[in-house]
Amino acid sequence: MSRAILVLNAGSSSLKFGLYDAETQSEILSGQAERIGAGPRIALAGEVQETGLPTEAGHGAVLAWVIARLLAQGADLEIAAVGHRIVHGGREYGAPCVLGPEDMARLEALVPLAPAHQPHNLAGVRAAQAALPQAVQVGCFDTAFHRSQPRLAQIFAIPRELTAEGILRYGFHGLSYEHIAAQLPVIAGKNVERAVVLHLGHGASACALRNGRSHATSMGFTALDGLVMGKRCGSIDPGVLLHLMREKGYGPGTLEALLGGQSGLLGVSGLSSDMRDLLASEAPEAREAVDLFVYRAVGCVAEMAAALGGIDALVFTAGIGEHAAPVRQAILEGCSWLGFTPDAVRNAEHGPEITAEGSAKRAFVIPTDEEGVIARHAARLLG
Ligand SMILES: Nc1ncnc2c1ncn2[C@@H]1O[C@H](COP(=O)(O)OP(=O)(O)O)[C@@H](O)[C@H]1O
Ligand SMILES: CC(=O)OP(=O)(O)O
Ligand SMILES: [Mg+2]
Repeated sequence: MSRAILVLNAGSSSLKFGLYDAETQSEILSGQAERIGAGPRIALAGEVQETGLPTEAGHGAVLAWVIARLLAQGADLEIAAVGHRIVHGGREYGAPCVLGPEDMARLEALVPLAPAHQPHNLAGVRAAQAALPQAVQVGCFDTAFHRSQPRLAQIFAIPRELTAEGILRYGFHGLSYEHIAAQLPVIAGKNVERAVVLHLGHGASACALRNGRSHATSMGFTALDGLVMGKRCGSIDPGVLLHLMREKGYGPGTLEALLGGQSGLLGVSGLSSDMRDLLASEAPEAREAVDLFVYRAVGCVAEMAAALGGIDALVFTAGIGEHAAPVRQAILEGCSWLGFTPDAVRNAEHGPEITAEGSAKRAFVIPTDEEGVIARHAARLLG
């Protein structure tokens, strides 16, 4: 019986999963569930499945369906390890590790810092433990990749005692950035020292990479900070929160629902959190939401380039970054002053290189692969 690794990557509205060969880490099967909580759609090897799940099926029901299906599919495999994406690793988890019972309690304590992700990540660990009690459970943390940043990039301008308590800029999407850092030299050549990566998915962030290591990032203490996202506001004046608390009596729950679930592309457009819907819409509100998304992304590229003291390459990845050519075109046009000249044809074909011949700076589309990164870490820890 050959050994395999099962990988679970639970996002805010999606669950990506796969089975990998434990020896070679080559992919055996992969799939994803989208629109969880709003009529989940599960695809396996690119084919949409007849699941029988009700429209209101949440992460738990989708997870149970996926695990049962993968176990059936991998009946002739020995699943030796399950690799999990864990969004928040706090200060303690600076590298992937085998998860024991005491880790679960520590990671549970971080739920308030990643309420849209961490509960689903930990539910995945528990479900996998129950279904595969003999398998090693490996946690891979979104935050770990950013621990290489200089201290100034990690602290807020708040009293030192609070910083010492761990109120820091942790950063997220680290598994995605780890993959891009490994791929970039292969695609762009070895002379790219300073790169800015835009991970534009349902959640969105930017990362400044210096020689493949994280130097700065746009997300902070939580995944609410930084860019405009599907349903999240990104950076906002904290005075707005104080105003809403004082003048409208908003409490933490109401604020969390507003800033994390009703804002971003959804809030500005009043139509949808999905970039596909907004690009297809004629409504001026949809246009404005896309324009704001682009405006803030351009500003963030400049901020990341400043942290690096210059920029050699710009990379687009994740759902929007990989597929939305008009969004990339607008961001590159906004970055023309930094030396980027987009090539509309290359961009429409999704690259990999999307800048014109002779452009002073080069831009690329590189598909992310968080699941592949998790599979490799799990295989290494399995030994
Ligand atoms: N063809 C496309 N054009 C524009 N946007 C797209 C396209 N395909 C996917 N997206 C966007 O990508 C988002 C999902 O990105 P993804 O990286 O898979 O997110 P997550 O992992 O956070 O769930 C969707 O919300 C949608 O807005
Ligand atoms: C951290 C985060 O925002 O993740 P996702 O993009 O998967 O929602
Ligand atoms: Mg994601």
